[in-house]
Amino acid sequence: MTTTFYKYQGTGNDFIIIDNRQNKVDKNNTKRIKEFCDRRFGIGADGFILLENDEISDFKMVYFNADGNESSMCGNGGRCITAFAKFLGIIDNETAFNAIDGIHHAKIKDDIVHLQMRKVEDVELHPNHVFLNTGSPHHVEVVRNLKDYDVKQNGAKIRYGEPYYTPGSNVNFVEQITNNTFSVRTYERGVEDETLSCGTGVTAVALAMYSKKLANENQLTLKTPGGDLKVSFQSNANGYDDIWLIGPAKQVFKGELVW
Ligand SMILES: N[C@@H](CCC[C@H](N)C(=O)O)C(=O)O
Repeated sequence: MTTTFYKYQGTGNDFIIIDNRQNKVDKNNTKRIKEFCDRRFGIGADGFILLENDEISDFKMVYFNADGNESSMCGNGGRCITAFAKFLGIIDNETAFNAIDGIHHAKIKDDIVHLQMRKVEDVELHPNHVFLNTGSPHHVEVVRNLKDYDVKQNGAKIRYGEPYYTPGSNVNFVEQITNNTFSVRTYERGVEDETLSCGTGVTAVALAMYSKKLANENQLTLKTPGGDLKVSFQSNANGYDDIWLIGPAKQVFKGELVW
């Protein structure tokens, strides 16, 4: 069997995306999904995404990590699938779609995708790190000299260690550049490596830096190895809402998967 796929990237976080409205893809074929995401034995991608029909919104996003397992929310993937839905003619410039963490609103303005993220109420401030869930779990740690930091080795140690263990956490290392600009490098669980950018990760970093009072505006710039993203938010008595992840999402090629 063959299936048409598209490859998208959002600030270098890359995804194989398939229009699965006919429900033809075998979602339990973890082995094959992992192979398609492999950069030597397959196409190569950080994640694998299905666009499906949904009863209450424009479409549903089903997200798999590069290890072939279905996982929690992917912010960059959410921006890419919004651009894909527009390409397919399912939406124009605004949408509401369903994902594992609930309904997301999104809009496209001048080729930039704005994705609304779920509310965040719990921000755990620890002496050396912050932990919060922005649709996916994120450990955020401020470090010096981020450019030369060993993200893979230190990220893996934290991801598998106390208190995260098996479910694990994504791990973001951050360095402040100016008042409201931060550099971020992320170790992603399920990819088990550094990726060029992580959408739920930069969202977590923005809220963590504001919670730590290292930033004082409600729109921050997050510089990742794959490009710049913006996160805007409102803080309220219970945490944060009206959170938007803003950045580019591009189609880079099209092909056929052989199952
Ligand atoms: N790349 C993503 C995050 C994808 C999910 C993550 N790897 C996990 O399993 O928690 C993003 O852009 O948010």
